[in-house]
Amino acid sequence: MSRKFFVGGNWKMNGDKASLGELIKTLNSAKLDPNTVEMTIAPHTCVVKQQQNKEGHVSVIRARINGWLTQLYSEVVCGAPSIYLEFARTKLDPKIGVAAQNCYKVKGGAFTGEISPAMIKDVGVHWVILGHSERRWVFGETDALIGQKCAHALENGLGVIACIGEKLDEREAGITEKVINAQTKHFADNIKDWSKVVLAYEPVWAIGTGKTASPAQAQDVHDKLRQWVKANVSEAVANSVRIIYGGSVTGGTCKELGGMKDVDGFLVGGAALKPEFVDIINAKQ
Ligand SMILES: O=C(CO)COP(=O)(O)O
Repeated sequence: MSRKFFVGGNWKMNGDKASLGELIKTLNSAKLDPNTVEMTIAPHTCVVKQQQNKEGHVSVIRARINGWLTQLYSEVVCGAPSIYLEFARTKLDPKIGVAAQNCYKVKGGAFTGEISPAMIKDVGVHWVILGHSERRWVFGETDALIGQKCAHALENGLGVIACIGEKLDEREAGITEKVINAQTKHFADNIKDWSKVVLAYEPVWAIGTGKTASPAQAQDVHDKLRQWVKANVSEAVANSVRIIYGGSVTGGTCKELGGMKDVDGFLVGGAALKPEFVDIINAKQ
């Protein structure tokens, strides 16, 4: 089954209107393979590579139904600090999505400092990142709380980028799979509709350290995750859910990682603030 490549940029607590505005200009003007169009000729999705001659006539140079070319377009979503969500949504080209980096588990009330999915949607934003390791390990969010947030976000129509990942001592102790499965179960128990969920495997030891997981390490965990989803959710969900990798992804490492069978995209931190993010978006072309 073909899964649309998904590239998330997590800006974390970085930038200001000036620098994010510059980044947004770069993203809006980036060449995201404009010659490729996707059209639906029921019941198939057909991807067509076209070329235009000097007279403006368009001809099809390559086309394929449900095959390799369907990967040419990536879904791109930028995770902005909450104070800049509306700024990002207003300035970014509509073909690029925006995500909040967190949200709370209820619609509203006396929860100083929090934002709700209803507020996120109110400013035109449709995604939220939940369970990021910085929320878990800097701010002490538990699996249970993250699960409740996930259920509430989905019920309120947001897409969820659900983050999981082991710490270095857990990898060294050989319990990566156990840790990842337990974190995924807390999400899964709170997900009714998987079509709006992207699973992000982000090994904590690879985040912001410059130590990317090797393509083989990433593939190994992604494969095991897909098997877990198959056994505990369904085969259909296992085949369709995007499992993306995060942790020191750069323009230099993205192609090899993105070539792995079960790596369906990335969640990018540092490099998402630089023009090389465009190379990462296009890693699959
Ligand atoms: O945490 C990350 C994305 O959510 C990854 O961050 P880096 O790409 O900076 O390692």
